[in-house]
Amino acid sequence: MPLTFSERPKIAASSGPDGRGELKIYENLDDLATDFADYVAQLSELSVKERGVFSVALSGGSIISLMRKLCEAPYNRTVDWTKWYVFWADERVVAKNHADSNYKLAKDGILSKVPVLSSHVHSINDNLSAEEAAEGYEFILRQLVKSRTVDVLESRDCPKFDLIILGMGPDGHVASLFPGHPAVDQREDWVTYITDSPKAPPERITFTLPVINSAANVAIVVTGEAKATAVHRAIDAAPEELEAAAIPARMVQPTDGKLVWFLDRSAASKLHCVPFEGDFCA
Ligand SMILES: O=C1O[C@H](COP(=O)(O)O)[C@@H](O)[C@H](O)[C@H]1O
Repeated sequence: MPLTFSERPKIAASSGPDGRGELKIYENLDDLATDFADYVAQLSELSVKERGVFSVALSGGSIISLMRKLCEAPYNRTVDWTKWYVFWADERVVAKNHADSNYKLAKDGILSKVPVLSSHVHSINDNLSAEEAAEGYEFILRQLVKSRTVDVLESRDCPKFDLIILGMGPDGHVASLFPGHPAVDQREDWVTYITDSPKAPPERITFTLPVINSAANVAIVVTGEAKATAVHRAIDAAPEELEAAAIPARMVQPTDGKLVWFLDRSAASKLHCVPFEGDFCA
């Protein structure tokens, strides 16, 4: 009998400090990837049951290889891929076949291996400037919110994705919201652009924090020791002087949705709020 999501061994599973979401910490990348595939598959099933579709926004970087188990049995057969509508929480403004393209990364790593419909995959127009690409992407999103393919918040006009999957850089950036960049403070637009990303390539589009924080579910998936300090600064009780904008991941706090952090032992190694000594807790 395969273990279910909640039964699989973790080093620790707990809720973080107030507003910091749920923490799931794994001994190794394989356990993390297996549980993460379960988590995504379960949310997909729930959304398809409730709404008939599953709207999911991906990021680039390491999360794509950590989603690899979704392309394997049983998920390649059990997930209702034809109901998936795929977006990107951020994208680099490069050609779709460029090595830096988040679309290409997801296509090569996942989308070409499962039967997602190409008409349900919404990537940016790569023939436009960053500003035009952001406007065009927001326009597409507005159409899909109008048709309720992407749900909408009851309280205000803002998309409510079934799931947004974020990675985090060692500087604490999520999507393409970098520490201290004015894009972090953007509250009007759903999608904004930057032309001076501190991490190459410089031109990017990104969901804004209001969109990220309106999702029904947000997963932040982080691995490796190089990100341990950023994980600590994003999750642990903050010293008064720590400005939230200094660590954008700390500003991911879904209003009504659920935030889950998926961490490996190294990424979690500087957390103060999880007292684990290496014993498996479940
Ligand atoms: O540039 C980006 O970086 C972040 C983090 O990437 P990772 O490889 O360190 O996980 C990623 O989440 C974002 O989508 C991407 O554009």
